[in-house]
Amino acid sequence: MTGPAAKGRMAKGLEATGLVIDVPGRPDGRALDLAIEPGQRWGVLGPNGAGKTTLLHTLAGLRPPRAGEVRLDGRGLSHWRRRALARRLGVVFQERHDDFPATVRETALIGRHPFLSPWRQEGPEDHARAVAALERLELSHLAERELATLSGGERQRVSLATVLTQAPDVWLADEPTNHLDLHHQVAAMALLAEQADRGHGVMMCLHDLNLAARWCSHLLLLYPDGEACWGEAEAMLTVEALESLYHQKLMCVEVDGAPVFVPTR
Ligand SMILES: Nc1ncnc2c1ncn2[C@@H]1O[C@H](COP(=O)(O)OP(=O)(O)OP(=O)(O)O)[C@@H](O)[C@H]1O
Repeated sequence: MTGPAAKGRMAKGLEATGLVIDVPGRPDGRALDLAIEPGQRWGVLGPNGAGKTTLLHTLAGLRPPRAGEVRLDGRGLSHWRRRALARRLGVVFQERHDDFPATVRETALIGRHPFLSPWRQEGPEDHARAVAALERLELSHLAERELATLSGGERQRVSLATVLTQAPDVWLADEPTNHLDLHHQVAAMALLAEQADRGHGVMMCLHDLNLAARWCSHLLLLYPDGEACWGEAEAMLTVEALESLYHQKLMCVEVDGAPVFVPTR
């Protein structure tokens, strides 16, 4: 059930080799050997506290691993300059309440900061990218609103719009559908799928098995004790594996060619 990173050819995308994430007080468990290749849509599934956010932050170079290495295009993250990395990796954070006072438009423009030199202001192209991203996330009408006045779902869409404005090669999205209504959940997943179709790598932490089943090409199952398994989504989506992951009985039916998992009592 494993899908080790492809070896023996030019590395592309984001690759974890022998990676053990540093969850305080937890045994190492199983080291991760996987690659988020261009065009792939990875989902990370696991119960609360399993380490999904820790993994995403480790893959983004925001926290050090306990062991192993993360490489982008074959080069270890520690050998990248922070700014160069920020141009290539985009992180949709789970929830942030540490915002500076800023409008929605100004926040989206933050996505361009890794591309600007300290003495250069955003130019017409940066503004055009932000405008297009806000439009894509159906936020144009809120462009001049203060971020602090937005609803949870609106803020989540601003986070996605900011990374879309950045246009990174690899998207690391922590619960990208958090707070979103059904229409916007589907729109967010369609956006991430579109990014993958354009040759970007995508990894997203999800709590919704059915979104994972419908939209992910690959899945990583993270267990609270540090154990893990990963591979193509179809192979990972078995009732047995998911029941043992969540300690929850499940029923599976097929709708429109995709499995749908329903919790039972
Ligand atoms: N600074 C810290 N000190 C102690 N424990 C920590 C620290 N940071 C994270 N943890 C613990 O590490 C574990 C993994 O946290 P993480 O946020 O990665 O889980 P998660 O799988 O994303 O959970 P959720 O589904 O609830 O978002 C949790 O048990 C958390 O309490």
